Amino acid sequence: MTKAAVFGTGSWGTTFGMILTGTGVRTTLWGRRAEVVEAINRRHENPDYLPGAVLPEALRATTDPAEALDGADFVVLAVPSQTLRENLTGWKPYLPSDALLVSLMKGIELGTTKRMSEVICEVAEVPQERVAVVSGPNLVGEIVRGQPAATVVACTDERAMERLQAACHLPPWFRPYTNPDVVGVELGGAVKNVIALAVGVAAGMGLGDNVRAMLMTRGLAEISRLGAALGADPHTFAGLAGMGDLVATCTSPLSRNRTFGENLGRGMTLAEVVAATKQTAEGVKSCDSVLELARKHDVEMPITEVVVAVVHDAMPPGEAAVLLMSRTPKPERYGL
Ligand SMILES: NC(=O)c1ccc[n+]([C@@H]2O[C@H](COP(=O)([O-])OP(=O)(O)OC[C@H]3O[C@@H](n4cnc5c(N)ncnc54)[C@H](O)[C@@H]3O)[C@@H](O)[C@H]2O)c1
Ligand SMILES: O=P(O)(O)OC[C@H](O)CO
Repeated sequence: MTKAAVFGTGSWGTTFGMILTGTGVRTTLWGRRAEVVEAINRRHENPDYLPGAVLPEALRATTDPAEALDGADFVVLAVPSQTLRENLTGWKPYLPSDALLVSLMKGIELGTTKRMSEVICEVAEVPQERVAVVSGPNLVGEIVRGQPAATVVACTDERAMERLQAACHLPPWFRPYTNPDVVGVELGGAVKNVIALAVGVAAGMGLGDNVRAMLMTRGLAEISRLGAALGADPHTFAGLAGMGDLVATCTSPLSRNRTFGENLGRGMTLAEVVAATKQTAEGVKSCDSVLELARKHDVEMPITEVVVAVVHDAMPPGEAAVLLMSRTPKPERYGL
């Protein structure tokens, strides 16, 4: 029987564990809080992250990483991007030597500007083909209510990619596609969070659909430019992990990143918004590392720049809007 260990009993880790359990994969969640682990094992619920959801009885949880990892074929990582390096360093001694390491995370590491699959390769000391990424329009608030969703599984090892695709294909609920472009799939997921912050700020300011369309379209241009500089396949950004996730995150009130931006746009301070945000909004930290990555590769990302200024340097949203609209006019062509 195929076995999986899922690290993180937050909203996506738990929900992805439900999907794996549904396809017959024997799945153990690792959680750092004993009370969450107990709620999953005894009452089959995770009220802090998935209130009202009934978890399958076969989905087990533990606080012991060695127990979760024992015999695992898939090691699925769903912790905040900025804590992954420290977490994985602690779990490394127990990692099965032939397991596929799977990232569900959508962030870029601060300081190193590394994608999560790069951090995994470095910390676990495994080659790229042992690491897969799952990313797409996957708002947990919908999936956990049983609504259908599609995603993208990316890995440079075709057989491993297809094994993971089969392990999380659960019709009619969850439909994974494959794409060998790990860089593009990962960038699409991380950078759309930054664009969702911008769209949220605009919504909080009371701006309308033209502005939302402008930010999403020019945001996709920023994602594509950065992707091209990093060697991604440009077609990836027209797919689920690119435009698909951008649409879902920028338009849904369920998005934590969009909501975070909306609260800033309404005039709340950063400290107030952080205090009101109970779950991980990856773009808040990753906007800095995305901008640093762009500068390293000489890629222009004006929306990302103003997101960093509004989120971290207290630039008034109105000033950010004027800055963006006053840029030198230019042609709109692919890659510009
Ligand atoms: N929720 C979604 O809709 C969704 C969908 C797709 C991808 N993702 C991505 O999945 C990743 C996880 O997000 P989530 O929504 O599950 O977040 P979450 O906030 O719901 O859960 C985060 C989990 O990480 C744990 N955690 C927090 N700090 C930790 C630390 N220092 N060490 C170890 N564990 C720690 C928390 O206890 C919790 O179990 C993010 O990168 C996110 O962008 C989320
Ligand atoms: O709630 P968000 O903003 O973290 O978005 C969740 C997922 O990434 C959407 O695909």
